[in-house]
Amino acid sequence: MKLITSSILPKVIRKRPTKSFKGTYGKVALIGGNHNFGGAIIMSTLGTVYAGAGLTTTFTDASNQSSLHAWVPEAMFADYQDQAQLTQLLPTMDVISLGSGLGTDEQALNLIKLIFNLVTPEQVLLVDGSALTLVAKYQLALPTATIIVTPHQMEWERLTGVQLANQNPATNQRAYNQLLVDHPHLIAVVKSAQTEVFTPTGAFQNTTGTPAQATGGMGDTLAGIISGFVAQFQSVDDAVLAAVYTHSAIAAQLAQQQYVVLPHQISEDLPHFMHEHQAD
Ligand SMILES: NC(=O)C1=CN([C@@H]2O[C@H](COP(=O)(O)OP(=O)(O)OC[C@H]3O[C@@H](n4cnc5c(N)ncnc54)[C@H](OP(=O)(O)O)[C@@H]3O)[C@@H](O)[C@H]2O)[C@@H](O)CC1
Ligand SMILES: Nc1ncnc2c1ncn2[C@@H]1O[C@H](COP(=O)(O)OP(=O)(O)O)[C@@H](O)[C@H]1O
Ligand SMILES: [Mg+2]
Repeated sequence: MKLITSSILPKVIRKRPTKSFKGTYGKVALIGGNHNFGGAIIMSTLGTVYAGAGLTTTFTDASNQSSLHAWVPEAMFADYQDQAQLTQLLPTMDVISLGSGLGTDEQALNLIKLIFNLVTPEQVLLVDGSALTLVAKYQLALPTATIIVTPHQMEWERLTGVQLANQNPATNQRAYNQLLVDHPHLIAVVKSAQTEVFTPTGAFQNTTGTPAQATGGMGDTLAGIISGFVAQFQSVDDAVLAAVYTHSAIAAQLAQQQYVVLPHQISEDLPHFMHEHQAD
């Protein structure tokens, strides 16, 4: 397994060309946040916007609109129950992130099915949180697209059947290979204290991070950062690796002076961290 180190950053985070505009940096849809888990999709949105995505639209429960805009007015809001709007807007997106804080009720299941039908092969679909739990429970077929799954260890167990106690680089690689049979363009970010990333071209282990990260919303934030990186940067595989590294590296820096690192603090530090690590 190769290690994910700071050497991934200059490969991915490049100086912005002078002649560019918001459209240059990608359009992202984030879909999730039910009435109870609005915080999850707000944290994802912070990750995407602060990572530098050009245009971000958050599809969530209507009750989350004012909190979303209090945290991040840069994002657009859409009601995830408005099927006509979803059907109209989704084809315009480069990256779609689905599931952070979505919940697992029937409404969530129907939304996932609708979105899987709308996604096109040119798009990148990130599947996180509740959407992973529902995909596993109902054995939903993932659409043809570039797929990124971001399970924590229990979600990985649900998805692959590999029990948590038996998860290690070798068993995870075998389970990933099985997923690849049906989805040749799938990347798996298997999150833990030492997150592993499986891509069609290699397996990687993160080298940074801290237990100060072990708090709700940390994965929702990662889903947002990955979406923001993939929307802007060339290679999807490298963008995912750089996002995983960046998320933990910022946390480790903050943890030098903090007992716990709050997810939104990582997002707020992204513009500064990316400025420090951008390459020509
Ligand atoms: N502020 C918000 O809005 C927030 C909203 N959120 C949203 O909530 C939704 C549900 O996501 P979820 O992760 O909280 O619940 P679920 O998928 O049932 O997994 C938990 C079960 O798995 C077990 N477990 C064992 N190992 C584990 C591991 N390494 N990592 C994690 N869990 C592990 C664990 O064991 P236990 O802790 O009980 O010992 C428990 O039995 C999802 O959409 C998410 O986005 C959250 O992000 C929080 C902030
Ligand atoms: N002890 C730890 N060391 C490093 N990273 C951790 C640790 N515990 C959790 N994390 C990170 O926090 C995130 C947790 O993801 P997840 O459980 O999906 O969070 P949530 O759904 O609450 O947002 C992952 O990125 C994981 O790698
Ligand atoms: Mg999660």
